[in-house]
Order: sequence, then structure tokens, then C-alpha cells
Amino acid sequence: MRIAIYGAGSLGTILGAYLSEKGIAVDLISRNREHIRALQEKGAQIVGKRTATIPVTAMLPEDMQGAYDLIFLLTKQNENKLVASFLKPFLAEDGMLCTMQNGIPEPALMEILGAHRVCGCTIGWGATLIGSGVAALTSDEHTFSFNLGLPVPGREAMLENISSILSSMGNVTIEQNFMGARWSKLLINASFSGTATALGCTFGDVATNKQARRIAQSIIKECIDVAKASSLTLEPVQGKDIATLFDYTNTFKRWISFILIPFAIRKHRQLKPSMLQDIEKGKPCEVDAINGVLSEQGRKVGIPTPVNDQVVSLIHRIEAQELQPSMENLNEFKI
Ligand SMILES: NC(=O)C1=CN([C@@H]2O[C@H](COP(=O)(O)OP(=O)(O)OC[C@H]3O[C@@H](n4cnc5c(N)ncnc54)[C@H](OP(=O)(O)O)[C@@H]3O)[C@@H](O)[C@H]2O)C=CC1
Ligand SMILES: CC(C)(CO)C(=O)C(=O)O
Repeated sequence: MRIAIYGAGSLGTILGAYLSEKGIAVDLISRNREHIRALQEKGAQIVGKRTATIPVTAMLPEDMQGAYDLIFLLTKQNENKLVASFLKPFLAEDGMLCTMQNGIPEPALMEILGAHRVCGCTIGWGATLIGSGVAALTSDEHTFSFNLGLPVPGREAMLENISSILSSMGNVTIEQNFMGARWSKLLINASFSGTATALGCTFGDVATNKQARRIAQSIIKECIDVAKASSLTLEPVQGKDIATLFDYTNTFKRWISFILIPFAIRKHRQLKPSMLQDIEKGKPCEVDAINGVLSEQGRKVGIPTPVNDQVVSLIHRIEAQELQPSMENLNEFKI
């Protein structure tokens, strides 16, 4: 099976290194020339929760040849239409593109590549590219998890193949209710990644600062309400039934959910959201594909998302350099 990781940056470099280490042949592809040169010359350097240098095969998009049976997509979502059109001739007729991006990326990719050539996977761990060829693993290895699913039925055998490839690295779950799993990950990203990006901090800082935690808690609730109104059943995240734990209907349950938050994210305290990493690099981030999707779906089903809307507009102001990501932005919130 010919396998590629398209968009081998923070996550893709770690994924590619672990698969290569297990003897699974995979091409790591990115447009970032310095990064690709470093990967080719020195291998993938992993720092952070693990220190290792692993030889990998890396190339630029213009050096791709022939068709791949499986492409893991790990570019940011902002250019997905262009990326999918570019990748179309490189995906075998019966191949599969597995998007590991955040948000709800499958529908737009299916339009270009065909419904049966796209599957999705949510990622429950984090990474940060800190230099050419150097990726920091920001989660413990035991949190490596992959929740795989088909947006439409029909390619179950291929999904099993992908599952066995990924299970060489971590824990894989094949989701029957894949959209429920997607929305559970969206809930984490909208609440924690969105708040941490606006405030320029880690997940741990969001949980520790009570005002920040209140913002994240409100977005969790907004997401649960939007999911319910959209007839989506949220799937557990790493064994935790977030829809039950954090869905409050009275002051007492609201207080319990507030107290639970630091415990629920304790293994992920050091995570710095990929949206914040983009902002720090002066790039536009995926806020419209993450928090923006929650606000948009809320409008469709008539559920207000006032706190999430504030995160969207704050992050846009940060992108426009009117504000810096900082704890001082807590003063901008009205909740
Ligand atoms: N980082 C994390 O911890 C997590 C990220 N995710 C999701 O995974 C996805 C990838 O995130 P992340 O790894 O952080 O992203 P990065 O920006 O670190 O990596 C993306 C890589 O793809 C390259 N790239 C971008 N556009 C193209 C293109 N059109 N053609 C070829 N190469 C391209 C980038 O190059 P260049 O630098 O030049 O832009 C970069 O090397 C996102 O959807 C994110 O939300 C999910 C869970 C955790
Ligand atoms: C939640 C986190 C940090 C890792 O899974 C992520 O999805 C991101 O940074 O985009």
C-alpha cells in the first residue's frame, strides 16, 4: 500500500516518524522547503515528551509521483479546496484520503474527491513544529488515540486497513457514529483551543484561571446544546462522556461541571492549540473551521452561541493585529 502524509508539519512529522519507525513505508510531504530538507538530511527529530531522531522519506509536493492508496491529510483546513484538487490525480481510484484535520472537514473534501474516497480521523494528542525537521510532542505517548470513521458507509474494509496502520502508533477506535465523534472533538477545540488562543495560553492555564475556565465551560454548554438541537449524539472523548458530565440544567450541576474541568483535562495541561501556534507564526488560523462552525450550526438550528461568537470575533481581531493573544483579553469578554 502506498501511503503519504500530505502536510507533514507539527502532527504529520510525529505521525510519519512513528509509522516509519514501525517499518511502515510513508512519504512525508510539505511545501515547507527547509523542513523537508532537514527531514531528508537528518531525519525527523522528536523532542518534548519523547526524544528521538527517526529516518523518514520526505519530499516537496512537486516531487510527488504516481497514485497513493492512502493519503493522511494534515494541512490546515484553510486551503482545502485547492489541496483536494491538487491531490485528486495522486489518489488511486480505490484509494482513500483520511483527513485528520480539526473541525468538520469531510463534506467539502467529498465534493471534490468523491464520497467514497474520504474518511476522517480525530486526533486526541498534540504536537508543535519548533524548527526545521524538529517537532515537539506535547502529549504523553499513552494519550495517542485515533477515532476513525466513514462519513458514508461502504468502505469498511479500507477503514480496517487504516485502523491496523494507525494501531502501530496508538489506540484506534472505529466510530459508528463518526459525526458524533467529530462534534465531540469540535467541542474540545472550540472551548479549550478557542479560549487558549484568544488568551495566548495553554489548556492548563484555561483550567486554572477561573474566568477563563468559565468561558470554556460556557462554550462546552453551547456546543452540547447545538449538537442536541442538530440531532447529533456526542461520543465519549478518551473514555469520558462529556455530554453527560458537562451538560448542566441547574446551578448545582453547573458548579459540578466547573469543578470537573481541571480534572478532565489534567493529562493535556501543556497543550498549546494549533490555532495559537499559527497566530504566533503570523499565519491565519482555523478559527472559522472550528469555532466558526459551531456558531454557524447554532444559527442554523436556532441555538444562540454568544460566548463562542465572542471567541470568533476576538481571534479575528488578533489575526488583524488589533489585539495580541493575552490573558488581558479576559477583559474583552461579556459573559
Ligand atoms: N498540532 C496539533 O497539536 C493538532 C493539530 N490538529 C489538526 O491537524 C491539522 C494539521 O495541524 P498541524 O500539524 O498543527 O499543522 P502545521 O501547520 O504544523 O503543518 C501543516 C504542514 O503542511 C504544510 N502545508 C500547508 N499547506 C500546504 C499545501 N497547500 N501544500 C503542501 N503543504 C502544505 C505546512 O507548510 P507551511 O509551514 O509552509 O504552511 C506545514 O508543513 C489541522 O487541521 C489541525 O487543526 C489536530 C490535533 C492536534
Ligand atoms: C486539542 C489539540 C491541542 C490536540 O488534540 C488540538 O486539536 C489542536 O491543537 O488543534
